[in-house]
Amino acid sequence: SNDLSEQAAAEYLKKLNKEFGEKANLATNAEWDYGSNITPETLEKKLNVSAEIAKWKKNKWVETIKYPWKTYKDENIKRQFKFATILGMAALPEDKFKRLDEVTSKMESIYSTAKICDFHNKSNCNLSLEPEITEILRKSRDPEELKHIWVEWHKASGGKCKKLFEEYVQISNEGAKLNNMTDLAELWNFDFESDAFEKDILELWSQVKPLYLQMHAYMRKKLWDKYGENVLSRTGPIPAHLMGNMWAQTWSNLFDFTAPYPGLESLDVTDELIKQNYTALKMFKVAENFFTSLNLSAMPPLFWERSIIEKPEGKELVCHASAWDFYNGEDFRIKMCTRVEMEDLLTIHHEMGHIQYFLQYKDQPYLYKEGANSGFHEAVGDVIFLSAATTKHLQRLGLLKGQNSNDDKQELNSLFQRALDKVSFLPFGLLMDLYRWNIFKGKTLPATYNRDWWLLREKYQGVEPPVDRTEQDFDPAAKYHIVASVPYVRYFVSFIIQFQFHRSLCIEAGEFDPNNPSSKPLHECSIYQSAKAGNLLGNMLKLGSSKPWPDAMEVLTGQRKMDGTALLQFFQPLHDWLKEQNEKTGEKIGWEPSKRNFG
Ligand SMILES: C=C(C[SeH])C(=O)N1CCC[C@H]1C(=O)O
Ligand SMILES: [Zn+2]
Repeated sequence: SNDLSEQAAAEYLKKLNKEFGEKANLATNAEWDYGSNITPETLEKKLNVSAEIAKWKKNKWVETIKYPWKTYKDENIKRQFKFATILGMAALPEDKFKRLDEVTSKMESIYSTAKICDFHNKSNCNLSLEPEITEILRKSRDPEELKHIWVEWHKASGGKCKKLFEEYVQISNEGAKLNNMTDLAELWNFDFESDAFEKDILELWSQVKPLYLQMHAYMRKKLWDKYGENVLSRTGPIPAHLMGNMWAQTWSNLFDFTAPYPGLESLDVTDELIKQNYTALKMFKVAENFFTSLNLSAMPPLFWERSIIEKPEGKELVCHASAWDFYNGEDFRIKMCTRVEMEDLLTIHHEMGHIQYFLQYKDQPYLYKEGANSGFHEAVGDVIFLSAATTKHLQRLGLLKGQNSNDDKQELNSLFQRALDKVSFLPFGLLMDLYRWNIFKGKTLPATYNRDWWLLREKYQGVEPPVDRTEQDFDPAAKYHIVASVPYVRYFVSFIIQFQFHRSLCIEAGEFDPNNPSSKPLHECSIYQSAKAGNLLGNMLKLGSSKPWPDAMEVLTGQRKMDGTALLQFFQPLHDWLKEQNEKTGEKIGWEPSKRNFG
């Protein structure tokens, strides 16, 4: 119709949201069928469905932009048009769209099906990232074995994706320009609705960097004590293969020999989970119980019927954990190759946080079925786990006996364990997209893809490769989000704001009082069974992306800005202890330049 009035536009949006939801359901089903069973047939189906829908979107877009939406009065209508007029990669010509989809799918399947040979048994070359390689990195304390696993994985995954990645950058930057964006970085950061976003992010990093440097110096000393000068220098960057994680992004697997008080009952409850015959399902039920204790939603029937929570036999699938909204108000799933370990108990809470957000905003129009920004979506489950991982709650679950009730020491160990999860992650969460933004902006070119990666890893994370690198290597693509084209600064944002959310929910639950110095410290707070806290969180989640994220944050915390202060307050006792400890041992804070060749 040629009636472009605000009333007509409102009607148009109702229809558009309904149609978008139906198409999104089709696309999600095709993506699920491929992600849970990687075959040429499921790939073909996925590529065809997504090409069809891209064509449909483009035709819709031509109609949508006819409406003079910027002149309308209603903020809600204007906001929905603002989202509906961003076409994304569907703006590309059909053949380029299809090629981009092929290239990204090919990189994701190389990553998801990559196998390497075992260090001890050279004839066993069937080790996948999950569970085999992840398990070895978690448990092995043999630097030679760790080096082998690191080098082989980076060859089998990243090394095979360099050409594909160059093509991916080329086409997707073209797609961004067709959206009137300068480059893909601008399109990726669109949902943060801020023209100072990169500056704000670097400001947050400068707030928390001193704490990271103390953790880094302390961990390097512990690694040096254990492995000696031949494996790592006491004053240089830390070799990346020693951290218990393929990307050195979280260090919780090193708890046993790095905790401030190693002799106490271990807070890594993995052994207890196994002893108590926990299954993946039981871990999921424990996580669900935390959400329902807050008067939030239980997982719906289809969740339990259709989720994949253990790695199936006899087929290839994308094991990287993910949460799925099928946009029909009843079908929500997690796909995860769960291992019975504490690390996966965190990931289960993380993924279930996504599902909870889907459930809370399921009555919003399609265009608002998103997080307030993508960092909010990554924070929900982690906020819950900050409570679930307290000694108080682990004891309540019977996973901690609390034998040696030397509380102060045990509480410091607990805070240290949280820092191994959270503080260690901060520079990695930042550099993953600093690296890609530079590529999309043309500041990093293919000739120095690998060198520039390691320069950032050294500068922000203080890690170095265990062996020299060349430009035949392409180490960034050894990380899922790089090959699957998933933006990453959302996790850095999440690791900052989740402490703002946790602090506000603890106050709401009466578990923390910032004005009462004798109140329990923030890191000992658990909001378990607080319907008050749950209602406050639910009120924010229900908004979806219907309001700019500062409004959503204000609903929950009374603040309108991301702010590292809550994280620093949470870790204050540990920060003080680390400074004292590093002074005692005369640690150098920071690191000398790496002696490795970066490519
Ligand atoms: C668990 C997920 C799926 Se949204 C994930 O990718 N995360 C969660 C924390 C950081 C990041 C990673 O694994 O690198
Ligand atoms: Zn997530």
